[in-house]
Amino acid sequence: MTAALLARGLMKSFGPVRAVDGIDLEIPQGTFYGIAGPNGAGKSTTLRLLTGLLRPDAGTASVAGIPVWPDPQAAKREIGFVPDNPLLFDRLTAAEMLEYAGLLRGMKPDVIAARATELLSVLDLVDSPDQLIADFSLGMIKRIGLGVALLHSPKVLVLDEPFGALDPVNTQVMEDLLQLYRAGGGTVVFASHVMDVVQRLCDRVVVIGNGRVLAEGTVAEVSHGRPLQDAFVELVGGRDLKEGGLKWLSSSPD
Ligand SMILES: Nc1ncnc2c1ncn2[C@@H]1O[C@H](COP(=O)(O)OP(=O)(O)OP(=O)(O)O)[C@@H](O)[C@H]1O
Repeated sequence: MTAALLARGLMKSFGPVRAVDGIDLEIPQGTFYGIAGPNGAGKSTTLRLLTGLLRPDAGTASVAGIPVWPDPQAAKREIGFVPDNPLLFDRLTAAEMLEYAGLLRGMKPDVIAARATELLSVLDLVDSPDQLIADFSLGMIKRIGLGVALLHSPKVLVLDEPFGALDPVNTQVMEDLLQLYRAGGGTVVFASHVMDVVQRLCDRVVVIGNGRVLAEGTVAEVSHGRPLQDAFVELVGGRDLKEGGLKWLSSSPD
C-alpha cells in the first residue's frame, strides 16, 4: 500500500543550525502517528518539509504517492495541516473563515456551505455565529484551525502540537474529532511533547532528537514495556538538577 507520508533523507539547515539531519519516515495509511522529541528537536521543521511549506536542502517527501516538491499543489490537496498557531483572519467569523478557506482551495460554494455547516456543528462552533476569531479562546482557535484543515477532505491530517495549551475538556474534544477522522479512513500525524497522549492515541511513533530519528516503531516497540515518557527521556537524555544547585529554593526565606 502507498504510504500516506514518505520522507527520504530530508535535510534542512537554518544558517549554522541543522534542524533536520537526514530524516527517513514511512507513515502507513490509516494510522495514528506520533512525532515526539524535545524542544528544538526538529519536529515542526520536519512537518513543514513533509507538507510542502518549506523546501528541503536535500531529500524528498511524498504524500499519498505524490512527490511534494515537483507538484506542491497536487500534494497539498491531499493534506490538511494545523500548525501550532493556525494562521487565521481575525476579523472573520468561523463560518466566514471556512468559506474563505474553501474559496481559496477552489471549492464550489454549495459544497463549502454544506461542509461548513456540518463542521461548525461537530466542532461546537455554532453558538456564537457573529463572534470574530479575534475574540476566540485558544480552544476555539484550535477547533476552527482543524475545520479549515478538514474542509477539503484531505487524506492526511498533519497537526503540530494539537493538544498544547488545551484544557482537559478541549483535549477530549480534539481527541474525539481526530478519532472520528481516522475512523473514516484518514491518516493522522501529529507532533507532541505530551507522551501520555501519544501513548494513548498512536499506533506508531517516531522519536526525533537533533534532527535525527532516534527510534521508530509501534508504541510498544519504542516504549519496551515502560511508560513512553520513560523511554523518551532515556532516548533523548534526561537532565538532572545538579546536586547542591538552587538550594535557596527549598530553604526558608531570609
Ligand atoms: N525559521 C527558522 N530560522 C532559524 N532557525 C530555525 C527556524 N525554524 C527552526 N529553527 C531552528 O531549528 C531547530 C529545530 O526547530 P523546530 O521548531 O523544528 O523544533 P521543534 O522540535 O518543533 O521544537 P519545539 O518542540 O520547541 O516546537 C531549532 O534549533 C530552531 O531554533
